[in-house]
Amino acid sequence: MADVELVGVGKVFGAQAVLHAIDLAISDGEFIVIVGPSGCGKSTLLRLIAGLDQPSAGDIRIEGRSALDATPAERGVAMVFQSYALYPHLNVRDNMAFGLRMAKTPEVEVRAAVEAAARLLGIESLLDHRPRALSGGQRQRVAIGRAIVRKPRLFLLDEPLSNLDAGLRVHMRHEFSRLHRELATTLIYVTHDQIEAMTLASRIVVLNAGRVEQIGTPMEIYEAPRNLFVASFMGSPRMNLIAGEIVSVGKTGVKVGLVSGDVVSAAVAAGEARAGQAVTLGVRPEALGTARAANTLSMTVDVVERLGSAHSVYGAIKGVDQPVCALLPGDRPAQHGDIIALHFSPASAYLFDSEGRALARLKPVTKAA
Ligand SMILES: Nc1ncnc2c1ncn2[C@@H]1O[C@H](COP(=O)(O)OP(=O)(O)OP(=O)(O)O)[C@@H](O)[C@H]1O
Repeated sequence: MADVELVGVGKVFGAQAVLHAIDLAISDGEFIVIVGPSGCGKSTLLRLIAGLDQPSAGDIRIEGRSALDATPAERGVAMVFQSYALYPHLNVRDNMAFGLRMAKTPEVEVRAAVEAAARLLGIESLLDHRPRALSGGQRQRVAIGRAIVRKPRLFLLDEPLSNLDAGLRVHMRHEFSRLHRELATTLIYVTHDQIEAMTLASRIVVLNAGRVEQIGTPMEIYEAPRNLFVASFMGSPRMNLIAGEIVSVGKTGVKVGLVSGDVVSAAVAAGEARAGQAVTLGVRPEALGTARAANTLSMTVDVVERLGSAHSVYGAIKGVDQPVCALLPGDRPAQHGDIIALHFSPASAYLFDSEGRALARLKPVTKAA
């Protein structure tokens, strides 16, 4: 177990600055998930923490001491890669034992550690198999087992589930939650899958173009995104965005005139907004419903996707370039060509200024209609 602190960490490859002054304090035992679009620097950040690469600026502290001069082994980190990187000619037992044997650990201890890890991961029956005889999920477990036996203080995982099919990903997500609970170790996990981030993290770090956009618990990131990037990156389907202008500012919120011609209310703090200000309204698909609420938008339905328990209904709203999405319950809530009224409460509306910064919302945020 370890706490980790990044102070002004930067990384430059040739002329390209990939990470810019990253500050991040991770407490002992946290499950940190780093999310962001492809190429934003997630893997680079993880490699710097692991000690596989050196930062161009700043410091990385593990348990209060700079780790810049320490090797990965001295840092007490174990890293699991997307590719698993198992030795094909060794069986599962020897793959898992490899690191300990390299460290000249007595063979009795190696056996005990491998067997305990195999039990924890439910792969005892596979110990004599070669990697090629295993499924993707089983290989992933072996790769994790190989890291666990070394009892790392810090566990680093780089997109560990991206090679697995959808069902196995869900199963392995649950396994990671359980492992984190049982190992009680600090875990830093990189993914571009925001469902993994929402379900696994104690805190999420949203990275964009080498900069931290926001750090917070999954619900903080979902309920109070700091800016348009975070708001539209986190949430599936994505938040709907509609341009508008503030018409009036009152004690209980503001009124916004939208490009569609509709006027809607948003529970945004009065001090934040002024009449005439250009804003972007954000409403999540799950906040749009057919039950009457204070705000209404009129949508011409284009595509309806069945999800089983609900439907994603995509359609056009006058003046809005992007299709708007509503998550609607029911057997068949609409079909192509229908014009439907979508309602949402002022409390579920977000507003962003022309720089993309979120305007503070009135507290408490009530549940969406
Ligand atoms: N060793 C390297 N030399 C030069 N450029 C590099 C090196 N490693 C990474 N980069 C560049 O740094 C940027 C960030 O890469 P990184 O792999 O950290 O992104 P990522 O967020 O993990 O992306 P993905 O989700 O696609 O894996 C990319 O533009 C990449 O081309």
